[in-house]
Amino acid sequence: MAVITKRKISLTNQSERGLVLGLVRRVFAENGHEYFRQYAVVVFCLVLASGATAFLAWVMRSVIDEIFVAQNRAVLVSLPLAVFAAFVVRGVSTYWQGVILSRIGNNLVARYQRRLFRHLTELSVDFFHENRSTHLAAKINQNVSGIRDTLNLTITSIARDFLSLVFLVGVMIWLDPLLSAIALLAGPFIAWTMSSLAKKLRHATRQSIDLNARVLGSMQEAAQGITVVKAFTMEEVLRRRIEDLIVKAEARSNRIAAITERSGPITESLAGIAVAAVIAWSGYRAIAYGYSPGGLFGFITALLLAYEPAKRLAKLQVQLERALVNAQMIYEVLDIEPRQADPADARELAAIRGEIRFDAVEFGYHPGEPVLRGLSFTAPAGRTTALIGASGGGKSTVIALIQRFYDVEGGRILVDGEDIRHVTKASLRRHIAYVSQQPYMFEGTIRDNIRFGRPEASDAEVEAAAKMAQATEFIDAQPRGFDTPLGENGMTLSGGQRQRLSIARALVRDAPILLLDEATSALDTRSEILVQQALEEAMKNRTVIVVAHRLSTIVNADQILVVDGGEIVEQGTHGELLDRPTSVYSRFHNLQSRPAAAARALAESVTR
Ligand SMILES: Nc1ncnc2c1ncn2[C@@H]1O[C@H](COP(=O)(O)OP(=O)(O)OP(=O)(O)O)[C@@H](O)[C@H]1O
Repeated sequence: MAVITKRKISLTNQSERGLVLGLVRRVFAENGHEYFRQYAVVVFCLVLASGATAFLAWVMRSVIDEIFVAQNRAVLVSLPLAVFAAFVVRGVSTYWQGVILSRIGNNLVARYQRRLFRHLTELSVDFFHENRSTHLAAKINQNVSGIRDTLNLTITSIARDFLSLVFLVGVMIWLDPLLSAIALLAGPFIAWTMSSLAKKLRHATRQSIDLNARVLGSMQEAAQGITVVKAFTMEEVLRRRIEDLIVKAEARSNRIAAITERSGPITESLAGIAVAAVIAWSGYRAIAYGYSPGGLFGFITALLLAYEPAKRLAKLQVQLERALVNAQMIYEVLDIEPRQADPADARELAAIRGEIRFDAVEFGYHPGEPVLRGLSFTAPAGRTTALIGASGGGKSTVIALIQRFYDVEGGRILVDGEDIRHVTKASLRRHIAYVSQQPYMFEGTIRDNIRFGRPEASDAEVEAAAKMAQATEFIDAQPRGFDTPLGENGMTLSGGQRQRLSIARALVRDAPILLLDEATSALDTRSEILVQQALEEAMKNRTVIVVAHRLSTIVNADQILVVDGGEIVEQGTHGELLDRPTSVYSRFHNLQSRPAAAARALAESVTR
């Protein structure tokens, strides 16, 4: 069955703690070594900055005792200079640490974008049928930034804040071990509270990313389908639907903010208790035993300087949670294994004549719902085989299976006698040109879009293909000819023009097999004739399998297969099938003199 097989993400089977550690380890393991030197410089800068911060706390004791108490003029220049130097060191090292970390972060985003795009293009088509592309893109965008935050937050906080904290606590202990013990009592309580907040955040974060992706995706879809939106006056319906998502997304974001910010009052209160206890105890000591105010001032400076990094470290666990959800969602995509992967011993399909044979092919998209039921036929090399029949009969599925978008469940498909599962997908598809029912135009110029058929094709070859596809006339009429950029999906062109560009794309590929899903939409007579001429040119000397709707294509085909319910119910040439007066095809042929659209409709009804 064409069901996406997802490699179980081992991380999700682990305990909470294992999950978090596993993800962080994986992100670092996959990216850390690339940036080892830069990280080393960052850590060096952070050590300098933290050292300078601790020095400021340490020097305060001398400032008070030497300048204000002892009134020592000798240090009046050296101590302020030392303070100034500490600030400069802190400023410069923080600058470089920030710049290098941003560079690493941006490079990491680019690496994940590249990796994800590569992975997505390797995934099978069913993944894209089951996941809305617009939502997927929005989700990936949010999550890639999340990975960057995971690394940056962890490095900055662990290195800078943790180091600062270690230095400052060192200074505090050196100045007054007993006061330090009182001040540090709040630590374990803060850590425990943050950990329980972080767990609450995980679910809300996942929902928020999903909702935001749906909001962005829906906006993109509305823009893509704007003509349908306007024609059916769907603006209000869509607005209401998006409004609903926006309200939910806003509520989720508010909940996340409430949980994240809850860390503030909790740490503030606990830190407040610690500072109050320190003041009470040291005040009592100063009054009762006459302790020096310099020592206390230095201690309080260190304590207050330690407060900010301690607060950030405490909040880190909560913030990291969001970034970890991002990372997890990215890996959920990266861990999906491409279906129809080439077997290790897959061969390259060399030059072929182009004979295609279906041998008792069985296939279904979903379990228990067969679409093709033992389908067998041979499409001779260099000839045209037309597939006709009722809608939903399985014609497009035949075209998809030849390109190995899905694997057959029973039987086999042979190209020149070679089972297509035994050759690489890339080499198989190199021999195939495909014209889809709805021609897709990519971002770029007309020339770029034709050249997608064969990226190495010269300008002359692109122009020759356009000429054969009867497209030159309208291309020349465009403001910049072949170099005219196309709007969203080529919507600045007519349906017939897009079809001819898509035929030109197939022609420039110059492949021995042409798969053609003829458009069902009616074109005006001139366009119909032009597209027909383009197709005739494209079909010359190739093995063509065409899902045929145009009478002329069907009549001129070397072989006609009438497909219904996943089986071939009639097979033969136009003449042979007409000789059978009771055949479905004979009834269909009687409609030849009628307009093509009517014939198509009837062709479908008679095969039901
Ligand atoms: N990606 C898909 N996932 C699930 N089911 C699908 C998918 N594509 C097609 N089907 C189902 O498979 C059956 C055959 O579809 P197919 O597109 O091959 O028919 P068709 O003969 O080409 O029809 P039409 O002439 O209307 O294009 C239909 O019942 C359709 O609903």
